[in-house]
Amino acid sequence: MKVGVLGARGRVGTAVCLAVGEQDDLELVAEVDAGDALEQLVESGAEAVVDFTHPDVVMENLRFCIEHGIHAVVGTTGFDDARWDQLRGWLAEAPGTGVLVAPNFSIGAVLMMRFAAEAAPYFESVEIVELHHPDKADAPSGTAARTAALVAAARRAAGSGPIPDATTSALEGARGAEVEGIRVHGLRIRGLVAHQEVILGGPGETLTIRHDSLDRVSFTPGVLLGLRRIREFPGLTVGLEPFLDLD
Ligand SMILES: NC(=O)C1=CN([C@@H]2O[C@H](COP(=O)(O)OP(=O)(O)OC[C@H]3O[C@@H](n4cnc5c(N)ncnc54)[C@H](O)[C@@H]3O)[C@@H](O)[C@H]2O)C=CC1
Ligand SMILES: O=C(O)C1=N[C@H](C(=O)O)C[C@H](O)C1
Repeated sequence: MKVGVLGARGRVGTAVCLAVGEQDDLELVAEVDAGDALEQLVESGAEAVVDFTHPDVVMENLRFCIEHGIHAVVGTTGFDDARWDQLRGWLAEAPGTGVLVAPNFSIGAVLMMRFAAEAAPYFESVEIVELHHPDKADAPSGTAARTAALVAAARRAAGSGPIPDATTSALEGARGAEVEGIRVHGLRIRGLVAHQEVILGGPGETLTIRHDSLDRVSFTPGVLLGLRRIREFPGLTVGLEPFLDLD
C-alpha cells in the first residue's frame, strides 16, 4: 500500500514516517507538512494517509482525502459531534473509503480505557488525570475525553449512582473540567510525553489504572495496524478497538 503522511515533520509524524519506511508491505510516497500542497498525495498515488497535524487543519485534510478516495488513519485530536456528522456526510458520497480516527494509537492506552470502563461500575468515585508535554494544543486530551465518555457510558448502563462530591465552593478549575459528568484534570509538564491515570475509589480502597507513553514510537504499531486493515472498514470508525478485534 502506498502511504502519505500529513504532519510529516511533526513529533508523531516523524516517528510514523520512520515506521512506515521500515515496512516491506507499505511504501512511503508522500511526506506532507504545513505549506505543502495536498495534490502531492494524488500525484504520488497515495492509497492511504496518516494524519497527525492540528485540530484546526485536520478537517480540510480529510475532506481532500475523502474526495479523492484516499483512506485516512487519523491521530489528530479535537473532534466533536459536529465533526463526526460532517465526516459521515462526506463519506456517504465516497463508498469504499475508510476513515479511522483514534484518540490514542498506543495499544496500552486502548486497554487502559477498556479496563477503566470495565471497573467503573464497581466504584463510587472515578476521576481522570491526564499528563502531557507542554507543547500540546488541546485540553483535555482526546484520550481523557474518550475515557470519560466510555466510563460514563459503562456507569449509565450499570445504573450507577451519582459520583459523591460535597464541594460547594471552589476556585474555577480547582475540580477540573467535566466530561459527561466525569472530572478530568490536565497537567502540562516539560519532560513528559503522554500519560494518564484513572483513579477509582470505594469504601476503604482505591484502584489506579495508569498508562505511560514514554516515547512516540508507542503510537506506531497502532498506526501500522490501522493502515493494514483500513480497507476492511469503509466509512467512519472511531477508536482502534474494532481493528484490534476488541468490540
Ligand atoms: N491519536 C494518537 O495516538 C496521538 C495523537 N496525537 C495528536 O496528533 C496531533 C499532532 O501531535 P504532534 O505530532 O505532537 O504535533 P506537532 O505540532 O509536533 O506536529 C504537527 C505537524 O503538523 C504540521 N502541520 C500543520 N498544519 C498542517 C497541514 N495543513 N498539513 C500538513 N501538516 C501540517 C505541523 O507543521 C507539524 O509539523 C495532535 O492533535 C495530538 O493531540 C499525538 C500523539 C498521539
Ligand atoms: O498531543 C499528544 O501528545 C497526544 N495526544 C493524544 C490525546 O490528546 O489524547 C494522544 C496522546 O495522549 C498523546
